[in-house]
Amino acid sequence: MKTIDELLAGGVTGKRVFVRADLNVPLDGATITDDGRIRAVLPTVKALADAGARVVVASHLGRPKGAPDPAFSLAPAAARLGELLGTDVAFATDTVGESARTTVDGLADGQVAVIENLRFNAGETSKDDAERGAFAEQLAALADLYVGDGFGAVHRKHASVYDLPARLPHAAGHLIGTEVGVLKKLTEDVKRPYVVVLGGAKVSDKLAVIDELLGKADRLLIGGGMAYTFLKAKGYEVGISLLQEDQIPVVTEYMERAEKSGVELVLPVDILASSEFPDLKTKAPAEFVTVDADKIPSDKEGLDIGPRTRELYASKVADAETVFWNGPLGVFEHPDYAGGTRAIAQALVDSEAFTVVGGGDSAAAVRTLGFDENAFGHISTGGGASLEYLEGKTLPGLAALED
Ligand SMILES: Nc1ncnc2c1ncn2[C@@H]1O[C@H](COP(=O)(O)OP(=O)(O)OP(=O)(O)O)[C@@H](O)[C@H]1O
Ligand SMILES: O=C(O)[C@H](O)COP(=O)(O)O
Repeated sequence: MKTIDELLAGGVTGKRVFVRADLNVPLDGATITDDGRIRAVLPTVKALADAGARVVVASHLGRPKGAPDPAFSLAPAAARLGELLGTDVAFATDTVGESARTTVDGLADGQVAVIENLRFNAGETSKDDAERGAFAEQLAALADLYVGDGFGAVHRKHASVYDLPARLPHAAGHLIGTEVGVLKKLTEDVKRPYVVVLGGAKVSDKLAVIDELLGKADRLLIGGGMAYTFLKAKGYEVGISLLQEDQIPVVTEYMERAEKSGVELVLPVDILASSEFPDLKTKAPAEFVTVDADKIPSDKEGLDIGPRTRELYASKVADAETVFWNGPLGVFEHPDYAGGTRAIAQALVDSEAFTVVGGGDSAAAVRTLGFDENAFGHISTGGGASLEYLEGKTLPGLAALED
């Protein structure tokens, strides 16, 4: 894989360089609640701009449906990038249209532009190779060189991640270099006990990862939205909790396999459950009950792990040598449901293990709950991406950067 340093050594002055970043940051309206993913791409953007490149930064944000949707505009991220760089950053209000073309044409050497959310175009995420390819052609017209640095999205076979680098001379950015360097350690010579903590809301994406992790980790602690499919598979009532009903047989098989192979698969023993999802805007106090994990009322949903589970999980982390954690353990954006996530973060900080936190929201949770980033071994910008890397899968966005 060619590195950005090699690309820079070849000279980039006056060249239009397309940087595929992951600026998929958490937003409250138009306010960025955690800018970690923007800060993570700064070394690459700065290096290119300082070398006189005309830098075109592109990313997805959220999951819009292949058409413009103001709620998912990258404008706030572009503004924040400008603040962090300490320079004006131009913003194109479309991705491959008139605004993008004139914005990129207007760049002087060393200037930076951000184009609008790539997922406003159906071609970005299309499963159809021709449709993705056609969109990649349009993106390729905006640049001379490509730098892949959106580590959080390298597991997606999307036009800007996979098809575009095939059309332009390409290299891996600094962030991808750092992320792969650290995660490699977890796949090669991992120190044991190796504990993996899994939570979050992208349940269908992440359940599949457990298949591989059962052969790699010594302990798997399950929380967040992930937990309820397991609890249901055990025959418990989960009320209106997040549930992946079609995955119950799969999860049952995981539990059987874990038992046979001596992997500890640990599930919550108590839950905070409520009849309504909390208001994340006003953060008005929530009404919830704390119940045993097998006694979730049928009209309530689980929104955090309970106090006994927090203690149990902390004890399972205490003697670990390596911990990988992806996915908040509850709806941490609301203070009443942040306790489980805070407890796990604290357990990682207290342990002597090499700790890796992965995922946009997980990393955001750690920072917004007031933890010092330096108290963790590594905070990865990739959630699904880092999990799939640990699975040993070939990731489209990394494969595409190979020479
Ligand atoms: N019990 C729950 N019910 C519903 N949502 C939950 C629950 N527990 C956690 N969540 C939500 O999960 C979301 C984060 O999940 P997600 O899987 O996206 O994690 P992530 O760290 O961002 O990883 P990635 O980078 O792959 O997106 C948070 O917004 C949180 O509120
Ligand atoms: O948040 C993430 O994990 C990345 O930005 C990828 O987003 P996606 O899961 O919507 O593809």
